[in-house]
Amino acid sequence: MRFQLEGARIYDPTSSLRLPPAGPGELPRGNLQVEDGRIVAAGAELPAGGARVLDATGLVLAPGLADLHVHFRDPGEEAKEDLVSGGRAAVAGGFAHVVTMANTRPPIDEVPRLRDLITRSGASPVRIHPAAAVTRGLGGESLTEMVRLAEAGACAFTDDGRPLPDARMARLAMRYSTLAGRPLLLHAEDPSLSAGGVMRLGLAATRMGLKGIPATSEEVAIAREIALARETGARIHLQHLSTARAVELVRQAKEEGLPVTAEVTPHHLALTDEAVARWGASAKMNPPLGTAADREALRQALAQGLIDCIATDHAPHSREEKDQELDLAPFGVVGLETALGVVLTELVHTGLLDLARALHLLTAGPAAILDLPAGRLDVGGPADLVLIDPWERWTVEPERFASKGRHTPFAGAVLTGRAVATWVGGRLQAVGGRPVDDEAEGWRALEAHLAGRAGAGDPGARPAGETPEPRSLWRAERARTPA
Ligand SMILES: NC(=O)N[C@@H](CC(=O)O)C(=O)O
Ligand SMILES: [Zn+2]
Ligand SMILES: [Zn+2]
Repeated sequence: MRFQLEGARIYDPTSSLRLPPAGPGELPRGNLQVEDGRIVAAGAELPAGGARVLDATGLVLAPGLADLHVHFRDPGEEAKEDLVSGGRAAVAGGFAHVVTMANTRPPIDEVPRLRDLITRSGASPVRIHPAAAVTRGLGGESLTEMVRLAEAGACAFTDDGRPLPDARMARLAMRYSTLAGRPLLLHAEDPSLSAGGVMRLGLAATRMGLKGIPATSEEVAIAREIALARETGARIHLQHLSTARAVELVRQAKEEGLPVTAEVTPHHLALTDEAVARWGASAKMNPPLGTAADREALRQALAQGLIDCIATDHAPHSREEKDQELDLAPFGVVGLETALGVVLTELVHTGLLDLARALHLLTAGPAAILDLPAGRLDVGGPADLVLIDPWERWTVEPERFASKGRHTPFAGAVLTGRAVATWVGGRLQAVGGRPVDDEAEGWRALEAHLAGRAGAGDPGARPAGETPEPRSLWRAERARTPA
């Protein structure tokens, strides 16, 4: 199959395609041709030469998105999610790469389990990069064989779902992960402070009569991990940051030059603890949603380039479990199918981030942290692509999710911006936010979708009367570095 995407604005993080900028600092417009799963040519003027042509004017073409933090529950809890359903949710959301957490049942703590997971990942529509556990059985007592797990293909180590139990074990894990040459992904929580808590300790929790988790649970843990990283020199990545002071700790660590990176989730960027009163267990996750001041600090840190990537922490649970009372329901919400829409709606259309910066945080940013083969467009490289309509308005309907998980605090939200199509290795895997089962049918759906917007132009695709286009939307600004 040979096809050519024409007229899209192209986000090319490494400028490998050498497209001339459209205007000063703007995302360039161009054509991109794909054959046999690879990008074969790109240019401002590129003859189709018999390739199947798609008019993508008014849309944005980017490397397929990469998510460093998903829970696919496979093996062991496939009724919640499995490699295929999770992969379908990922491609529907525009993702071509995901890093799966190791807190499955059993956990990914031995080489044969990791090998089995890698073999079975071939059946998933998304590219799966498994992380392996730090401690056996996630028990926090003895380390896994990290060097052998890395050799067998673990891209990182994490006991996510639980923090490492004490500083001694965290320090040892840092020494061995350094030997193994792969970073640690750290869930920062102090259980002596968080135990029994349901949501963030504060006014909202008091009003609801629920036991709170103090912000210090995360802050104490992050301070510990940074101190140990300083001592050991280990590469650490801090997962799901949720408090303003955690952001300050990361800022200091980076100013010191420590090899520390951090992620933030769309829900922590969009919501506050007030959402729990409205959404109940659909807004219950770990770490819990914080205050408006926390949310603002996370947003500013993103805008300043302090936080390295946006990751979903897609954490599906069964309906029965999540429908229990708030204090019994498990922590975790799904996020793969809403992440791009929430980021565009909350962060780009509000003018906080320009589009290129937001896409960096979902592509090249995460790819660099784990050195994933993602987040770039190269002639000769794999055609892992997402075509985005930054102005498509759509309503979040969890019953239509490809994920088996249904719980999200964004249910019913009207979002602006969505993945129109996702290709993984040149294969069309999703159209219009839905996975593709039959590729020929998918192509027909995509052509119909694009024909429906024909003449929409660029950037007139914005519906008349909508919020004015932020001046920065098409700007291709380089990632800002913290002041
Ligand atoms: N985020 C969550 O609330 N839950 C995650 C675990 C985790 O990411 O810590 C899960 O596995 O369900
Ligand atoms: Zn976690
Ligand atoms: Zn997680």
